Amino acid sequence: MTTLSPEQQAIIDAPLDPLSVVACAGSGKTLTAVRRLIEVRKRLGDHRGRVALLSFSNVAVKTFQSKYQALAQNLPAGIGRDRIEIDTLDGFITSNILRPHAYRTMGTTRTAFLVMGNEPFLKRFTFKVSYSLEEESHPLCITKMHIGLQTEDVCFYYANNNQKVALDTAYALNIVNCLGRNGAYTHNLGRYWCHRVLSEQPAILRALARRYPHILIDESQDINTLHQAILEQLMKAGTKISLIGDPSQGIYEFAGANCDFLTQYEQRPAIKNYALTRNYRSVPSIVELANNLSGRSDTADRAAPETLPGAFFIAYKNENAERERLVAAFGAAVLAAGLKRQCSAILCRGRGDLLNELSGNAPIGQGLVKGFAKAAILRDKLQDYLSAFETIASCVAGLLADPPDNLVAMITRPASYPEARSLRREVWKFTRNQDTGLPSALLAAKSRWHTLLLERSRNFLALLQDRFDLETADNLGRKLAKTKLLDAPLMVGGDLVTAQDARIRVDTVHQVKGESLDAVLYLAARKDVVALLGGVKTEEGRIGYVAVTRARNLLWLGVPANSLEELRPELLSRGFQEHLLSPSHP
Ligand SMILES: Nc1ncnc2c1ncn2[C@@H]1O[C@H](COP(=O)(O)OP(=O)(O)OP(=O)(O)O)[C@@H](O)[C@H]1O
Repeated sequence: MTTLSPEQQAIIDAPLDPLSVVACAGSGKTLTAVRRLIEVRKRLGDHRGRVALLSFSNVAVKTFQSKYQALAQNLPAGIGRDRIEIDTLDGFITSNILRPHAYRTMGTTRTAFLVMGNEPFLKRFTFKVSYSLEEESHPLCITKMHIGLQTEDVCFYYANNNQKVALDTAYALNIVNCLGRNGAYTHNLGRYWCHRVLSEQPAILRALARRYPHILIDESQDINTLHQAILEQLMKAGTKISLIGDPSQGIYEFAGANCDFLTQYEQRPAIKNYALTRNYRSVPSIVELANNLSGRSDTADRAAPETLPGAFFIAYKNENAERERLVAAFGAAVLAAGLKRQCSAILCRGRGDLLNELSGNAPIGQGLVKGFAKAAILRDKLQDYLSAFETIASCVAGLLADPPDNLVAMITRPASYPEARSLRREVWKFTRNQDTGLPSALLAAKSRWHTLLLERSRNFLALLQDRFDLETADNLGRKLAKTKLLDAPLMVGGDLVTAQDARIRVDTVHQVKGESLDAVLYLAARKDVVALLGGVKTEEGRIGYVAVTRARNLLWLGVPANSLEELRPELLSRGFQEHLLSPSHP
């Protein structure tokens, strides 16, 4: 069993007050938060209240749940084991506020339902962005509307390529309220409705605070302004909220999460302050580099291993052949250091061409075909049947002429719509069965996969019309065009790849947040390296910091060759070593 550090133990044993825990990368926030959850619930004894541990991604929630299950096995009976909840913050507000109570505030009689963007009725709910007096965007789907808080007032905006354009509040509210009267909300608007429910239905707020006397929030640097407003409402009503996070890893500023809540929380009078400063993940040279970048002085728990560990920069020319050589050299270095390729990753800054090229994932289709392709990959590569099913439900809605507005919710929410059971079963059959439903992701996408998709979608839509009176949309051929499909399969056969020559995973930095990786190659552009060296005060700098701190043993920073002379001195002074890519390397 893991021996807890005094810092970790102090957090677990802290009084039942709201806490602020500012923690460094790799400091064991997961273990500490789960142990604190168990301890708080234990100390509540017979109190009927529930304790919630909330985070931001489904991956984090799964990790917490499995850690909790492992620890809960040894717990004595009768300490409120069933009165804990582990969820995402959005999942928590959806099940406790939106679904049961939002319809009253929205002015509808139906249970609020989430729309994904493919629902045909959303054509009535578009908005336009005015870039200037003369220039206006084409109509955009309401799912693209963002919402935030500015000095206590809601504001609506559109964000694209780091550009944020404010919308007129009255104009946006009119569309949002109309959508609300249909019972519908988008992912972003869900938080707006929660906030309004808690303001306009104070009895619900009081009941919620009684039901959840304690809430712990992990990754608190990702709390956005509307999340914060909802949490402030709960706090005022009596819930004790503890925040755990690392401000240096705040990389969702573009989505309204600016870290202020976490960094300023410790100054509030009722808050008890704690810290985690021991990094259990990375070797000392990587912790030292992370300290240099963030201005922190955390301690490495690990000793340096015997095989060559550490942080290196390597120049590369941004051309196909040269990148391939770099990737091959990285793979060889991973093996030479006795590390696992399956536990390593090549990281890119964003979801651009570079990521597609390196991962072999050429753009896959467009519109609804892209959705079906994504579902095939979810099912066949990741074995994530539930997400594949939900994606298909949304695509199918887009293929119907005039489906009920809440069709996707009817299919995907069995508890709310028991009457839609047989429809749900048919969508499940289409999802599961590679021979009669969604074709296998191993088939050539543009030819065989697409032909079968067309044929089977037609059959499936005929069945929906026949049995459920759901009419097919007109221009099916156009909706299911093969644009942007390649003739390669959507995925490579998993069993063809052995552990030895397994491709190293290629991903974005955002995608690996929260993970520990044996080795990391961060393929940076010049601006990414400059931002990384500039420290964690900017979002771009924090993205670099997250990339660096994922690495357990080996970190390679790929630096564009034409910027090497300029960047070398600072890279060396920050703690990187130079590694030369041998010209003769395969
Ligand atoms: N007391 C401990 N002794 C030894 N190892 C520990 C201890 N606490 C945590 N660890 C290990 O440290 C590693 C990093 O922990 P974890 O993933 O929870 O970090 P984190 O704080 O969430 O980091 P990040 O914010 O960078 O994602 C894990 O492998 C975990 O098992």
